[in-house]
Formats: sequence, C-alpha cells, structure tokens
Amino acid sequence: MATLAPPVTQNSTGSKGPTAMVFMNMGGPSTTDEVGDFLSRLFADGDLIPLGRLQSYIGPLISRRRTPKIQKQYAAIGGGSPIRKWSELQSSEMCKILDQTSPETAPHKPYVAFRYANPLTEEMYERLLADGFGGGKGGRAVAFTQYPQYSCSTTGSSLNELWKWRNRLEGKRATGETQPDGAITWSVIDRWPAHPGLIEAIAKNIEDQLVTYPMAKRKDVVLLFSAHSLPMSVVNRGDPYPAEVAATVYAVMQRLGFSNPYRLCWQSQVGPSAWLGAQTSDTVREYVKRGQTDLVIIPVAFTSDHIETLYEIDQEVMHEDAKGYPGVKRAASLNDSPIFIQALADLARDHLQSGESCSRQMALRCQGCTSERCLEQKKFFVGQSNLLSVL
Ligand SMILES: C=CC1=C(C)c2cc3[nH]c(cc4nc(cc5[nH]c(cc1n2)c(C)c5CCC(=O)O)C(CCC(=O)O)=C4C)c(C)c3C=C
Ligand code: FES
Ligand SMILES: [Fe+2]
Repeated sequence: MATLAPPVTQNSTGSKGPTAMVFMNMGGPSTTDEVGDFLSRLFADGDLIPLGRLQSYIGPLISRRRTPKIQKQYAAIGGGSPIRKWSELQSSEMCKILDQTSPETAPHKPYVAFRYANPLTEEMYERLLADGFGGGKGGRAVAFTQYPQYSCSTTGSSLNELWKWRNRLEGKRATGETQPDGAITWSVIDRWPAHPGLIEAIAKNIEDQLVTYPMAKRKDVVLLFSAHSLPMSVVNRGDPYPAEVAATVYAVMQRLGFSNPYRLCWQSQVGPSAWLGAQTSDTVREYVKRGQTDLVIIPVAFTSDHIETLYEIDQEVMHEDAKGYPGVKRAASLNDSPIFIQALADLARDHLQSGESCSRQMALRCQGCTSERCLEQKKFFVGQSNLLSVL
C-alpha cells in the first residue's frame, strides 16, 4: 500500500493531532428554497453529467426546468433533505470514538464537505485554514467518502472538487512543487463496500424488518437491494461502482447466511439515455404481480435518508406501485445507527494507523477515462505517497 509521508510534528501531549476528518458527500437542499441552487450545481458538474462545451448553457436550463418538480418532492418529505443533519451527527460522533481509539492522532475534528449543497467544499476548506490547518502550519486531513462504493460520478467528483479548491487555496508554488511547505497533507478513504461494520449495520436493519413477518413466512420474504443507477455510458467506461455495490450485497447475504432469496436492482434514473437496470419500481411491480407480496427494499448505496428513500421508495414505490400490499416494506437507512457510527470509527482508525494515502484502486483509472481532471486529481492524492503511479 501507498505510505503517507510523515505529516505533522508531535504536539506536547505526544499526539500527532489534531486531525481533520472530512466527510464528503453530494449533500441535499435543507429547504425547498435551496433546490434551485442544488440542481444548478448538480447539472454544472461535468463529472456527473457531462454536457461538454454546452454545459454552462444547457445545465442551467435543465436545472431550472426540473426545479419545481424536485421542490415538490422535497416538500413531500418534510421540506428538505436530512443529509446535513445526519452527516454532522455521524462525523462528530465518529470523532468522539476516534479520540478514544486513536489517541496518537487526537483530537479528531469533524468537517462536512458537500458537492452540491452547503457546506460546500470551498466553505469547508476555508474553515480548515481558519482552524489552523495548512496555511504554512501543515497538519493532516482525511477525505472520508460517505459513498461506500466508488463511482467516478460521486466520490471521483468530490475528490476533483477537493483537489480544485486545494490548488486554489493552498496553490502550487511557482517552482512547480506539488506540495508547498506547510500545506495540509491529505489522505483518502476512497471506498469501503464490504467493511464488516457496514455489512453488520445493513444486516441488522434487514433483520429488524424480517422479524415483523410471521415466522412461517419469514424465510420466503424477498430481499430487494436497491442502489442509485448509473447511465450505461458510465458503466461501459469501466466505472467501479456496479461491482462494488454487488460486493456489498453479497457480503450482506453472506452475513445473513443466505437466509432469503434476493435481487439487486437500481433506482432513480434520470433522462432518456440507457441506465443500468432492472429498475427498482419495475422489480417491485413485477414480483407483486407474480404474487410475491412480501418484499423488503434495502437502500445500499447511501448512508442516510434522502429523497430516494423517503420519496421514491416510501411514497412512489410503496404507496403507488405496491399500494394495498403491506408486506412490501423498507429497511431503515443507516442514519444514526450506532453500529454504523462504530464502523466509521473503525474504518478511520485503521486508515490513520495504516499510514496509507489511499487504496491501490485509486491509481487505476477507468478503461474509458479521458478526463484530464481525473488524471491530475489522482496524481495528486496518489502522489502524496510517492509510491504508486497513476495508470
Ligand atoms: C451512490 C449514489 C449515487 C450515484 C452513483 C449517483 C449517480 C448519478 N446521479 C445522477 C443524476 C442525479 N442524481 C440526483 C440526485 C441524487 N443522486 C443521489 C445519489 C447518487 N447519484 C442521491 C442520493 C440524490 C438525491 C439527493 C437527496 O438529497 O435526496 C439528481 C437530482 C434529482 C433529480 O433531478 O431527479 C440527478 C439529476 C447521474 C447522472 C449519475 C451518474 C452519472
Ligand atoms: S472516469 Fe473513472 S477514472 Fe476518470
Ligand atoms: Fe444521482
């Protein structure tokens, strides 16, 4: 594995801290008024929705057209996305555990960096600098993706954004050095699709649903794992996400002793292009039609509630596609699950102790990648170790 250069000097307590723990995610609008800005940032992101040279013209048009529809969805789930609340809670609770389990790098300070909503990456970076990281003083920060499975459209996009702001705010020196003296040393937790703590937390939420069925029917309940879909153009480019989602599903089923029949399906496709299927809503409708009316839908690619669980699954799928079938249920999202928060702390502790700058997978770009941004971003994060070269 890639080894991190020693980042910081020891402080008077013998700890190498403080250490900034930065939770990266897409974010969501906290109020319906923020939906417009959220969508305009999302449609401006060429790593998620590549519109080429027309991005700055078409992006705002599509986002403006979609805003009223998406505002209605957020209104229907209580007026906004709960992702900020959950991310702040998960990161601060994780840091409390880490201070106990990893005193060498304590204190651990929680930060949240969203890609499309507040607090944005730039705001987080400004806070890091104001809190005494970097800016000539060095210090260590961990970019901890909150997408368990890596996609270039999600974690890749967040890392591209982090790299961009790092260059703007801590810039390269005129000499061309990649790391000016006293800049923040970054490492990345880039994926954790089959971490035992994640698997345990998901399995527990499934078991909590399974016990609600009568004993005689329990083992015949079909488990439907549901992940956000990807356009086939992204799948065919070689994106790691479908394989990593499948790894999560298989690990959960192993943990459950393959107690039930199961399928992986994909939700939330947007627009007219081809997306990875089968779709979750079609799957539910089809199984219900065949008489299989005991189904547990399990969100596996997002660690807190969002419109895709609270609106798409709970309202569209369960109350429309599966209307009148109380045996169609959903496993809870991870949100404040103590098993999950412990898993985050275990992952972070192992990462901090390993001295690795990122996983080996980070150095291998997709077969079809043509993005200069991806290449440079990977060179930066992988290059913090000087041991791997980006392919
Ligand atoms: C792991 C999860 C996700 C992947 C992978 C992902 C890829 C992806 N998404 C779009 C387009 C849109 N996604 C939108 C919302 C949205 N996406 C995810 C997760 C993943 N997306 C979530 C959790 C959400 C909802 C946020 C919330 O707070 O609830 C949207 C906006 C909503 C809409 O207009 O319908 C778009 C657009 C693409 C193109 C893509 C892969 C390339
Ligand atoms: S698109 Fe996957 S590495 Fe660039
Ligand atoms: Fe999405």
